[in-house]
Amino acid sequence: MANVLVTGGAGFIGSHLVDALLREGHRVVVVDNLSNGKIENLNRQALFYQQSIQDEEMMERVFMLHHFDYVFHLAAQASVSVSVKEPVKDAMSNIVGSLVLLEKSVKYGVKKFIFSSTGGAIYGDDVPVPTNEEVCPKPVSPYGIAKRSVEMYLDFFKKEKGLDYVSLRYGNVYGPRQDPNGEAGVVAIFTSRMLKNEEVHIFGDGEYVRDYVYVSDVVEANLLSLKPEVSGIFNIATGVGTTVNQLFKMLAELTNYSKEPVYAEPRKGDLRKSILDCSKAEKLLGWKPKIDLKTGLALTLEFFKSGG
Ligand SMILES: O=c1ccn([C@@H]2O[C@H](COP(=O)(O)OP(=O)(O)O[C@H]3O[C@H](CO)[C@H](O)[C@H](O)[C@H]3O)[C@@H](O)[C@H]2O)c(=O)[nH]1
Repeated sequence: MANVLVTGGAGFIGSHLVDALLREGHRVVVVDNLSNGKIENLNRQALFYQQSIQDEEMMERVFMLHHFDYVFHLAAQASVSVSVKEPVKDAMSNIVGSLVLLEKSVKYGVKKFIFSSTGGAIYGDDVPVPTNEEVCPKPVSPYGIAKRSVEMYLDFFKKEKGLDYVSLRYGNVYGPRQDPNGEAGVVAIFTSRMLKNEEVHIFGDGEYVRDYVYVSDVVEANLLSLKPEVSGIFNIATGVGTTVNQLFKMLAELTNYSKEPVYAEPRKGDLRKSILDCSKAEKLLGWKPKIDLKTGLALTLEFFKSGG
């Protein structure tokens, strides 16, 4: 049993991770400012601080009080498009906030820092697909730049201060509790719109390819990162590409949606193709995705049907 901090523990991925850590018997503290996270997502067995990770004084107190063995850092400004519109806001949360946590983790002897990074926004276009971790990142959005920056700080803190880390570069994560409001998270958006029989918009020609990974598989990768021998950067996705048109069709079948999609202007900055090579995670983490897209979409649909 370990003392664990989960930042962003009321969010989509974070709240599932908190549930899993509690099931495994860990003592879990959550820090979340509820900017994206929802109190309904939060497991009541976790100790909760509603505060920003940028608040150094408060974070100092939390670290001093709880003697964390591990930090899972998921709190973030999570929208790529917001990062383009408001790069300062993005950097304050995603770079400065992360740095505060890194400093406190060193000061209070955290054994390992597990960071939620991005595979979708870090490599850029014009890279070989499936893309492996050796490919030099060329992020094209402030969001991707910030995530890559934190990975570089992680390297620095490891070399200079001895803080061990794992950075998990996720594909397009989907599943229950993903928020359909806003621009990101196509599975949540399509599912909730189809259930209400509303119009569904496809940006561009619908041939944009993504690597969709189910949230419980992402949680599993986080849990496996606790193994002492595991360290470094790992892609976490499926290696399978799916177009938006294919996704539309699968979800329309599952929800009995009969409207045609409405094709709209391509979204600025959208990558054409993102598929991640996850063989490193398989070899060194002992991780493999268990839920294929069809099963994952059905599970997600159940959640949205039961009130979302
Ligand atoms: O209503 C919509 C919403 C999305 N899309 C398309 O669906 C695909 C996926 O879009 P998302 O917004 O779901 O996700 P992104 O691929 O833009 O992924 C980015 O946003 C994600 C948030 O869910 C993660 O942060 C990820 O790391 C980051 O690369 C894109 O081709 C997009 O154009 C539509 O056609 N219609």
